Order: sequence, then structure tokens, then C-alpha cells
Amino acid sequence: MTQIHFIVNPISGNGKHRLSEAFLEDFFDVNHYTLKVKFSNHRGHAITLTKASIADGANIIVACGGDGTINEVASTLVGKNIPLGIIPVGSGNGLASNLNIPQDINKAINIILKNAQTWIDVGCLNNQYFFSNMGFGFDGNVIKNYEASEHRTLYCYLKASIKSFRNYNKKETISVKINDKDVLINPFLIFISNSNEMGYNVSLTPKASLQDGLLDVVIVPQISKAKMLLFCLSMLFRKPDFFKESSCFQTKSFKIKRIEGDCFETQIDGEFLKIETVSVAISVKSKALVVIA
Ligand SMILES: Nc1ncnc2c1ncn2[C@@H]1O[C@H](COP(=O)(O)OP(=O)(O)OP(=O)(O)O)[C@@H](O)[C@H]1O
Repeated sequence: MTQIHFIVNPISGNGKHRLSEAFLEDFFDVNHYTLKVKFSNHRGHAITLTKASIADGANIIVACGGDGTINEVASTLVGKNIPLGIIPVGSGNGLASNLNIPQDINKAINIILKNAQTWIDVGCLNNQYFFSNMGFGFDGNVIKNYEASEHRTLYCYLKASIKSFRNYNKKETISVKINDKDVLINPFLIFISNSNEMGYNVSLTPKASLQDGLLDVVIVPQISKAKMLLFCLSMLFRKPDFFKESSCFQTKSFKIKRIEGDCFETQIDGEFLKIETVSVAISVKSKALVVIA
């Protein structure tokens, strides 16, 4: 008997998905599966629910939500031999898209039923994990505005981006240590990605792979508003190479140190995070999470 637990974020996406115990039961043969469906009540709750599922002996744990919910469930599963299933009912669904898991719920459930498993890399930011991407600068500011809008829709994401476009003017020098060399920069954006998609089919790192043991990094220096628009277009068309000011590289690890300012404003898998430490270490754990895809 396979014990399959579903951790459902009821507010992910537009909050109108129909995932419930009654709905899921129809797909899983009672002779082969024992089902448990749990709903998260607040940010971070999926971590507690996943820990309880592991203690209960779950054989498969399915994150039902977007990249934020996947982050909470998957962070708890790193290094364990319990596969993560995904039903992408979030807004952006970047990781699911990279894994070719469709947003059609029935099709996503069929993938779980087939149970083909693969190991993927995991990004580390100090002692936290990310699976899709993280960013410093403009990117963190967009997510800060997005969360303040209290709706998780593409429309609100675009509104948050326009607000950041109008108002973002943070200019702080930081030091980036790459290959043992310290470089002082004043970035508009530092984007670090494990996956080839940010969500909504948009990408700054279309060539990134979840299985190459490397992170794809894009650093964009301070730029004019006109160039910001050009940069956004290169992202929408998944052609970051067209934007000549950015430097792109792959790495296993690097360090960032604050020279000015009192904190880093970042986003990690689409959730805003303020980091107060002076330096941050970013690295990748090769093939540290098993997923059903
Ligand atoms: N019941 C709840 N009420 C409010 N927030 C919740 C609840 N359950 C989970 N959360 C939080 O909601 C946030 C958003 O979740 P999630 O990322 O899954 O959806 P999304 O933002 O719509 O999708 P995506 O990240 O793919 O754009 C996460 O920080 C999560 O911890």
C-alpha cells in the first residue's frame, strides 16, 4: 500500500482550484493507495505539515500550489528518499513548467500515478533552499510589491512590476566573490536560477538545467529606465543574450557581501525575504531532491 499525502495551499493561484479529498480520491485506487489531504493555513505551515507526513511514513508527498508551496514542502524533503509530487495550482508555476508538469490538474495527477522519478539539483542561500530561482535588487522589489497587493495573479504581478519600474532606485555597492575574485558592483539585479523558467513562461536563464549541478547567474548593472524596458522585453522573449549589459555565467557557488545598506531585499522562489546578514553564500547541492515528473 502506498501512502500518498497531499499538502494543498488553498489560496495559491487565484484560490479557485478544486483540490479536495473528495476530488483526489476518485483518481487513486483504494486497493493500492492510502490518501491524506492537508491544507496549509499560513506561510510556512506546509513545512510543519510535511514534517508530520514524513513522521507518519508517507511514501509520496505532493505539493499542491505554486513555487512558494513547493519550496516549503521540498525544503523538508531534501536529502530524503521520499519523492515530491507536484500539482501546479499556483500563479507562475515556474518549477512545474521546467519539469513539464502540466497545469491541467487531471494530467498532473496522471503523472503522479505513473510515478517516474528523477533527481534534481537544489539551490542553497545560506541555510535556506531554493528550487526554481532567487534574486537580489529589482527582482526582490517586484516580489515585495506583489505580496503587498494580496492577490496572486498575473495582473497583480504586472502591476507590481510597473510600480517597481517607476519607483525602484536602490543603489548599493556590494561585493561579489566569484572564482576567488572580489568584484565591487552596484547592481540593478542579481538573478540566480536553478530552473529554466521564472513562471508565466518568462525566463532570464532559458538554458539552465535542473540536473547539471550548476546555478545560472545573471548580473545586470544599474541601467536607465529605457534600458530597463529593453531588459524586460529580452526576458519576455526568453532572449537574455540580446541585453548586452548583463553578464551571465554558471557556477557551483559564490558569495555576496554588503558594503552599504542595512539588509538585502531578495526573493526566493517568488517569496519576499529580507536578509540581515552582511554576507550570503549561494551554492548548489547536486541531485539532492527526488521528484515525480
Ligand atoms: N492558507 C493560507 N493563507 C495565506 N497564505 C498561505 C496559506 N497557505 C500557504 N500560504 C502561503 O501562500 C504563499 C503563496 O503560495 P504559492 O507560491 O504556492 O502560490 P502562488 O504565489 O500563487 O504561486 P507561484 O509562486 O507559482 O506564483 C506562500 O508563501 C505560502 O506559504
